[in-house]
Amino acid sequence: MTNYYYSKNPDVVHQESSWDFTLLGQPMHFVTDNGVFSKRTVDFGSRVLLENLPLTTLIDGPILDVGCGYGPLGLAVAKSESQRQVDLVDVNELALQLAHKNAASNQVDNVNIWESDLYTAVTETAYALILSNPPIRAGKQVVHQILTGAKAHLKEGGKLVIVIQKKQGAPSARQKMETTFGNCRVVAKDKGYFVLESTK
Ligand SMILES: C[S@@+](CC[C@H](N)C(=O)[O-])C[C@H]1O[C@@H](n2cnc3c(N)ncnc32)[C@H](O)[C@@H]1O
Repeated sequence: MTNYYYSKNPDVVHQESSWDFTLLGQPMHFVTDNGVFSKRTVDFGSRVLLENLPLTTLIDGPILDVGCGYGPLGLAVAKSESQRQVDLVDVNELALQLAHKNAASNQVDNVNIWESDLYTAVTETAYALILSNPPIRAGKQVVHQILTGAKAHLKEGGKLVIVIQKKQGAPSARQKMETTFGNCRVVAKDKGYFVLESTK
């Protein structure tokens, strides 16, 4: 077993901590632990992604957060879009347990949270939005599979929106999204983080 945040079962000494953070204008409370990504605060890239999601112009349909971690992205979106179904998947079981706890403590009940390696356990093919702060440390191949795999799970007009640092592969991610969808827009750039959006 490894203790990398992207493994199925991180071998860690547990040390839960909890803290508050405002996302999409909503005060939220999170429990995190050793062995999950960005356990001390909401990752800067995740904040930039949330601030640049096309929520006001989004077509009807459910939303998917791929690589949800302890849940900051999917849960913040679900709280804000309370009439939509929001699905959260990750490969890390500890992260999924925390995401369940965080859904309950933030009174978010329009979510489904389950284990999936990439899209292998995702059957929905009509998402309006797929979002991800992808797992750079899992390797470029995994990141690119998140990008290319999204297309089959989006409805026409649906969007894939990701955040990625320039130095961690934004240019090649942009190219991959461009070739997969025939379009890719840089929605925001902030301190080296790029928010990239493709429309099916
Ligand atoms: C950069 S973290 C983002 C976590 C969370 N969304 C956030 O904003 O804090 C990427 C996440 O992808 C997950 N991940 C890694 N490989 C994966 C895979 N093959 N399928 C699904 N999720 C994966 C990791 O466990 C990790 O939680």
